[in-house]
Amino acid sequence: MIKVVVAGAAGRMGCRLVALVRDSTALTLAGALEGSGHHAIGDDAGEISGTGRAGVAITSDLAALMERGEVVIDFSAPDATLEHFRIVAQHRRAMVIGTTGLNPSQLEEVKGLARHVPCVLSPNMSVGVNLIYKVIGEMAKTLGDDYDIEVIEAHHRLKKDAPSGTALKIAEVLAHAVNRDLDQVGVYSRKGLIGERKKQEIGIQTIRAGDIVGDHTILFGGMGERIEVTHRASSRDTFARGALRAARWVVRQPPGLYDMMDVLGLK
Ligand SMILES: NC(=O)C1=CN([C@@H]2O[C@H](COP(=O)(O)OP(=O)(O)OC[C@H]3O[C@@H](n4cnc5c(N)ncnc54)[C@H](OP(=O)(O)O)[C@@H]3O)[C@@H](O)[C@H]2O)C=CC1
Ligand SMILES: O=C(O)C1=N[C@H](C(=O)O)C[C@H](O)C1
Repeated sequence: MIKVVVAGAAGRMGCRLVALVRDSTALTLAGALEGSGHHAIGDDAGEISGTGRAGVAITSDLAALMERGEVVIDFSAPDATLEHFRIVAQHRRAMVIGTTGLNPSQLEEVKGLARHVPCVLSPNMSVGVNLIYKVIGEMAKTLGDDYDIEVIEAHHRLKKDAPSGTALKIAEVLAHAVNRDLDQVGVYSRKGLIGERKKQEIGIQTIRAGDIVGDHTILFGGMGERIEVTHRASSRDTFARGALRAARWVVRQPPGLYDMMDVLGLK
């Protein structure tokens, strides 16, 4: 059994990760982490996840958990994730990062730490979204400059980062496919007398409402037709199952930075 530590264990994703690790025949829950001062510190991780007593108390001391954990699955917040990854790297364990909203210098640090230990970093661990990355590049290349590209994402009202990590990744895949620099052509929402749309623009639009788990649409708009590719997550378990799959995979890999397409064999 692979010994898993869940970081952000009392959060929306953390609770589902704890629940699914407990259901797994390949993984076992070795630890559960929250930030110091969190109201759930000392509580049982299973009770917090709604799945009954697990015998694993939520703690804020990751270094102590590293004695028994082989892989940390982290869906918390950018600063916390970096702090956790430094400890994981010191102890030569493996890491799965689902947290989004990391800034460029945090991403650089993740790359550096992954030179010492294996790490899967992915803004979306669902099979569906990773398959979409594969097909939209081809679509954009084939449709060419006559089709305007817009990415629309919708999430629940409690989400903190925008646009979603997935929308940014989708926009990067599209920009790469059509040889554009996203820093130059990305347009993040519109307002005012902005003039006609430029051909090269890649629009990235954000919606926040209610309890939407996570929707992403790629819209190719032409004259007389449009094509829309949409992924809708209806349960966080799709992300959690992907993260568990990544944990089983990453413990067998040499040091390096990987993503979900590596895990799923889609490259
Ligand atoms: N890659 C993917 O497939 C997916 C990625 N995500 C991403 O995962 C992240 C978490 O999402 P979600 O579960 O909805 O968010 P939540 O806010 O529900 O959960 C995050 C948890 O992490 C906790 N946390 C904050 N700081 C620390 C720390 N220092 N140590 C340990 N835990 C800490 C938070 O505590 P507190 O409440 O006190 O802040 C909270 O309990 C987001 O970045 C989100 O975008 C989400 C779904 C899928
Ligand atoms: O915060 C969320 O909930 C989600 N975040 C991820 C992102 O930012 O891309 C993925 C998913 O859609 C849910």
